[in-house]
Amino acid sequence: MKISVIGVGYLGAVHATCMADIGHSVIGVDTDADKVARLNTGKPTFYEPELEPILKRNIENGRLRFTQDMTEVVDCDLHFIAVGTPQVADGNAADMRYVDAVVESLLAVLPAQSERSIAVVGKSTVPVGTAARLQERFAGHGIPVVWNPEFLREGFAVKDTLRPDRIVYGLPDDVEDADTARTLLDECYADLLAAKIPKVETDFATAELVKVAANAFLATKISFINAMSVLTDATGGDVKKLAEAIGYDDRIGKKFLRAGIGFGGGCLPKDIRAFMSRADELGHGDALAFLHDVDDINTRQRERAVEKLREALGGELSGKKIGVLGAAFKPDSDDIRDSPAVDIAGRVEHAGATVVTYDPKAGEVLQKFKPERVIAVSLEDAVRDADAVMVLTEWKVFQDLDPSSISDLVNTRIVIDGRNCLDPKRWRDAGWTYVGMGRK
Ligand SMILES: NC(=O)c1ccc[n+]([C@@H]2O[C@H](COP(=O)([O-])OP(=O)(O)OC[C@H]3O[C@@H](n4cnc5c(N)ncnc54)[C@H](O)[C@@H]3O)[C@@H](O)[C@H]2O)c1
Ligand SMILES: O=c1ccn([C@@H]2O[C@H](COP(=O)(O)OP(=O)(O)O[C@H]3O[C@H](CO)[C@@H](O)[C@H](O)[C@H]3O)[C@@H](O)[C@H]2O)c(=O)[nH]1
Repeated sequence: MKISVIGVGYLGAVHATCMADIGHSVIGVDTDADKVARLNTGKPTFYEPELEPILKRNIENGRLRFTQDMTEVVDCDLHFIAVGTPQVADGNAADMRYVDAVVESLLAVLPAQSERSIAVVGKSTVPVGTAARLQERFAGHGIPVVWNPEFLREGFAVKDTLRPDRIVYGLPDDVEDADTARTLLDECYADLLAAKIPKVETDFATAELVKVAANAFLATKISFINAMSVLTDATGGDVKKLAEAIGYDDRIGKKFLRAGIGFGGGCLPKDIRAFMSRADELGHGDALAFLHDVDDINTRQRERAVEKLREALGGELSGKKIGVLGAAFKPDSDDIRDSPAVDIAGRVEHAGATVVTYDPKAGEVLQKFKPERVIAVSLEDAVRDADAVMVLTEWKVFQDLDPSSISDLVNTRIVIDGRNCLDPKRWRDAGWTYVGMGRK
């Protein structure tokens, strides 16, 4: 079938590419001319494992194309909305201006009364109530809206798109509209449904809430284990062992219990804040009061990492040189949106130290958005003459690093393991002072 994906950033570019790869004819639309031009050459605009060969293959076979021109979507059966919903500059709410702009551009190009069965599919993460609001706008054109939230993780985006844990359809109340939307989406995802991916059909509000509830739960799990790390630090315990032990309980599970400098990225932080803001608007802010703590615990972990560094250096950061390993908010990504690593490096600099950062993939992005930062081209260059090294993104290359290979490069053998990803014994045996987050 023919589909359009409007907004081809981290989510949309992967979705468009994967939909083309399972046989659909896909047109990706974006207002960013550079992005469109680059994607049309088969090159992703960000680092995501597995994406480039699939993108290239589908550009070459003609199933995938990118444009700035909305009129090119008119003959599509499904229109996926995948634009950003960032945090507003002056509060916690989601900025809906991009979604609203897409709605207006679609209304301007789609026929006043569609003769074929088509549907508008919401993929962006939105405040509950958005789908119903959009349905009102499209009702005049006889076009059903369906909400189909996306759960992909960066670093695993292709796999998560083609083999997600579940697919959620938030369907309209009108039975005929719901049938049209379901039939079209089932055809679009036939490949995934044939692979027995569970499908949950529900109403608009539940579908929108599923998305933010999932992210709120994940954020809560991370802040829970980070709160435990404060207690293990205070008592000489080890949060990694604690997480392992509680994780054997199936009801708790081992995943998302990695303590450290906390969550960042373009999703969890802004999504929990937008969720709190929407609950406030609905007069139920109290129900989500705990998310304020989740957010605060998360931010405090960043400051705790700086405090640990200060303490390891005898109480003074001013005049020190710190080698920072990592800038991306997580490994296998070059995304630095709300990255704890970038934030901590900034706090350390603010305290008077000189910071040199190395990241295997995010150096270029960091240079673009933080031109004032000093970025090394190699790990060795970042740690040369350092008074301490901070590991702030758990790239495999950092985890595998033999500490002896850099022992003679640094000024002082101090390592702050912000992601609890190193082997303390290995570093101590090599003569380093090892400091983890809630870890012995
Ligand atoms: N990044 C993820 O891993 C992920 C996963 C699940 C859900 N989401 C959600 O998906 C949405 C998109 O996130 P993202 O990370 O891809 O954002 P992004 O900022 O990387 O991409 C958004 C894209 O939309 C484009 N755009 C803005 N206005 C437009 C318009 N009027 N017409 C066409 N294009 C327009 C921008 O140029 C940009 O390329 C958000 O709601 C986010 O919460 C993201
Ligand atoms: O035990 C853990 C797990 C993760 N993190 C951090 O949490 C952040 C988010 O990680 P992750 O959730 O893996 O990455 P995202 O790509 O942001 O994915 C989240 O946000 C997406 C956008 O909404 C959702 O689609 C995904 O399901 C959801 O996992 C990163 O900074 C991680 O370092 C931890 O600190 N400890």
